[in-house]
Amino acid sequence: MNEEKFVEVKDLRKVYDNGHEAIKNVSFSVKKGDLVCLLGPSGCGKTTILNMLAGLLNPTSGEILFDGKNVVNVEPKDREIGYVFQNYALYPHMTVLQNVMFPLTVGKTKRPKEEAEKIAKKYMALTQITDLANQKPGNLSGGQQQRVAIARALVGEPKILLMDEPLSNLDARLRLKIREEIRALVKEVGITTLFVTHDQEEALSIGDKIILFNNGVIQQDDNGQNFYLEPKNHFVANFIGNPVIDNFAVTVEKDEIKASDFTIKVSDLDKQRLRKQLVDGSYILSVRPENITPADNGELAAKIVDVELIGRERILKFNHDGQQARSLVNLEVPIKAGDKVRLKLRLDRIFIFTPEGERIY
Ligand SMILES: Nc1ncnc2c1ncn2[C@@H]1O[C@H](COP(=O)(O)OP(=O)(O)OP(=O)(O)O)[C@@H](O)[C@H]1O
Repeated sequence: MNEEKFVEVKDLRKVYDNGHEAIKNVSFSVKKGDLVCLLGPSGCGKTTILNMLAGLLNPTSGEILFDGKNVVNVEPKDREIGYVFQNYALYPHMTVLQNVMFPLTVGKTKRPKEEAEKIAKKYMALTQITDLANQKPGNLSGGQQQRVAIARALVGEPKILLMDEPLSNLDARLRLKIREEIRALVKEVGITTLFVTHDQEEALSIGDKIILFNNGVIQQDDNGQNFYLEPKNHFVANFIGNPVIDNFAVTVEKDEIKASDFTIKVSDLDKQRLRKQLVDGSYILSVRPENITPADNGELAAKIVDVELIGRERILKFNHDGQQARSLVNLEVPIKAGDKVRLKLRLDRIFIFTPEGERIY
């Protein structure tokens, strides 16, 4: 068994019938037992990938290997996967127990009735829906329906669990609760899971690793911390983080990095973080709002136009080059709208990108 590459996708491509290339030569792998999030904005190709893994869609070219075996020509029902759809796709006329048992009453995973019921009950207990056994899906809340869908996906004891935006129909608080439950559950069962989401916070909170897509191309394949601290390019830096990263147009000339109203020195940068030589020219300087904070010796003079409270922290908003930028401070900092402040950038935490988005620093 290949534990490191339990799921492996090689040079996968999908061109739809209308000529649209939704997935462009994508390669990645997933370790056995990991929960991996496929993340990206709407239309980036997440569902297309998941459907190719499930066998619901044929790739134009490339390979999909499950445990070392190419499954491209294997029927969906024989791929040993469980699939949880965004809309749950429960059978409305069946009870919860019948829904969960269903995969054990047909096809390859068919079991004698008593055994099927026993296995179904085990997964219903794990997903905490034992008490709902005789209810019909129509009488259940979104969160309860989601649990039924998950139990049904697991009951055939598949090797791989695929989940397509499983939390998108739930309200904010329930999303937080159920995402934690899903992580705990898949870890307990030990199943390798691919979880599609467009929500970066969700991905950061539950993924052992994240694969971020844009326009059918992988932007970064990494653990959450690296996404946040070491984004590979400008798209990643902008996509990850809440509040969003601040961006400043700058020009580098000799030792100076000049924005419209502040200047920093190239010689003050941490040399170790320079990925390439910073030649003279135009760049984007990006900094996360927690790394641009009030300080008497700050290089940037700003007038705070608005203050937003987000729980333990406050976002100080100011204008720069006609765009809004943000400084994240803790609740006790007594700055209010209208105040003039100096802000300091943490130079070992800024990023510098070329206009095309390539990371230089
Ligand atoms: N059957 C199809 N024919 C042509 N183009 C399609 C088809 N299905 C999807 N697409 C296009 O392929 C791209 C990727 O779609 P996909 O559904 O995989 O994106 P996604 O990342 O899952 O988006 P969302 O989060 O909105 O579901 C999109 O531009 C979409 O419009």
